[in-house]
Amino acid sequence: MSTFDKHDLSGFVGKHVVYTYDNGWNYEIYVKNAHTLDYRIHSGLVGNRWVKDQKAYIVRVASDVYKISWTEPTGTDVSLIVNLGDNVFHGTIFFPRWVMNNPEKTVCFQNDHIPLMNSYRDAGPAYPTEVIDEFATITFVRDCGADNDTVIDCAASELPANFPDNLR
Ligand SMILES: C=Cc1ccc(O)cc1
Repeated sequence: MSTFDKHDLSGFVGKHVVYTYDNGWNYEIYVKNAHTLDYRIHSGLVGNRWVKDQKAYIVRVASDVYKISWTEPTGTDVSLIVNLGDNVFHGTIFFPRWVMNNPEKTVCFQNDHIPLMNSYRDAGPAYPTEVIDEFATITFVRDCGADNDTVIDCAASELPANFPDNLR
């Protein structure tokens, strides 16, 4: 019998989290609702890519710890652990080989290019998968409420230079 309600995502839905992986990659997610996230990539292999309304499995695994998992139109698979109690984040990204070979093909507002991403996925090559397994440090968290389309609504390159300080 658990000491927390694993079906209660109210402490997570609406959270806007900015974090930097130990490899230097800077990312941002917005937990839009119990089964959807938006995200924006600031830097790294696919810096400047951004995505809205990605369907995901979102679960609570401890009082302040959540896990988000999904598979993308590109064939990239992702699983994230967000520990809000300790400001610890861990991400595992499973990149198909074609993304490693040509990351620039995925750098876009993906929602405008879903059939193209699916065609890249289907053309491959998928293998060997590149697994990126990294801790990250959470640098910014705020609550934006559910289903807020203003949280992530442009590419990272279009943000003010002082982001996310402009939100504090
Ligand atoms: C490939 C997408 C992706 C989104 C967020 C994150 O932390 C890692 C990967």
